Amino acid sequence: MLKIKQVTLHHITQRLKSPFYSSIGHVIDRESILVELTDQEGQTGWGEVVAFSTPWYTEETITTAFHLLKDLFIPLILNQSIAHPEELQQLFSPYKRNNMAKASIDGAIWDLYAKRQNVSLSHALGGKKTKIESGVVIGMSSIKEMSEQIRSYVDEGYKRFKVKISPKQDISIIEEIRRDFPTLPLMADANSSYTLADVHRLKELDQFNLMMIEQPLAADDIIDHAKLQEAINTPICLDESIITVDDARKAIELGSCQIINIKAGRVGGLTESKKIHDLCFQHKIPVWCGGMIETGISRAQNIALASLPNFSIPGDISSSSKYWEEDVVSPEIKAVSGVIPVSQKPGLGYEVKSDIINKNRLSKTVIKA
Ligand SMILES: O=C(O)CCC(=O)c1ccccc1C(=O)O
Ligand SMILES: [Mg+2]
Repeated sequence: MLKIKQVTLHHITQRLKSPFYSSIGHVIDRESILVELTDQEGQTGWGEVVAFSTPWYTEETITTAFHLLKDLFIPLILNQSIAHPEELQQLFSPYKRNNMAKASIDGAIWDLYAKRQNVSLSHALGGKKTKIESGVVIGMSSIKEMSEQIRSYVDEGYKRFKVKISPKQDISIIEEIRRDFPTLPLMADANSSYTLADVHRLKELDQFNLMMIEQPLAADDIIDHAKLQEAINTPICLDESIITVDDARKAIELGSCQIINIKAGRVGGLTESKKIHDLCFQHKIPVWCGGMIETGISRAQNIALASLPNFSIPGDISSSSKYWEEDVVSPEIKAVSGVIPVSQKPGLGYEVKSDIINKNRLSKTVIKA
């Protein structure tokens, strides 16, 4: 039985090595809240809020997450007897959504739980794989620059390549990339930048043999996604549309997608991620692990999650060095020839570097039971 006696919120900011652009928003300085839980024996668990500074990807922000954590979620868990991380869903149930704030505690409890059992997080989640395949995302820029980036990521050995598209920049860049890399495992993420009126444009993408198109239409529109999937051959993958396992059930039932991207932050944590994974497994819908330009803490969590069997497509889990000069975990996360080993050490399996956190910290808030 674990009991949380203290929670420390480390609010940090780190400049990305280079700015990241998508159709709906960009990131230059990445703010994060790192959540450190301490139990009755002084053991710690770590989680991360992956919300951004502004609500461009989902409605949450770092500031809304801080408020919910400090004023509601942390008081709810302090001194509670917790036998298993799955109990958190019941504890959080009086409060709607705010999944990224909830997921930061969920992740830290899973880490702590696994450490207390002396097993890896991968093992605690039921993961079997000992290594996972790594994909990479190329942000929006000029075609020339994107091609150069792809070239260097190909040399590094990444297994799946994702480019960001929008109606302003789609067919032209995909055509260009396909000219240079005819057999590259390539996909496109539209972050909801199209509507059903663009069906002809999206149908044109069928000729490029993309692995999938991610979230072409609005986050709340699984009906139009089903209509679009009827009209195009490229498999649709849903990201923003899938917030709960019930969303996944409806999307599968309607035929709105053939693949689902799972991000623990978006769905409220690892427990819900696992439920979505299991449902998709039953329905033969492959899943892969999405990314949020996150620190090594969520990256380590993502690696453990992606060790589950139905994560059969390489995720957006790239090396720490893609975004960071210095990551907050040691050793740094490193994909070698596109492969990352799954840590077998207890919990997340990485050391959290307090010197890097201190260096980048904006504030530290300690809440005691
Ligand atoms: O490399 C990464 O961490 C993720 C890249 C990415 O595509 C992304 C980054 C920020 C917000 C949303 C998304 C997305 O998957 O839509
Ligand atoms: Mg996406």
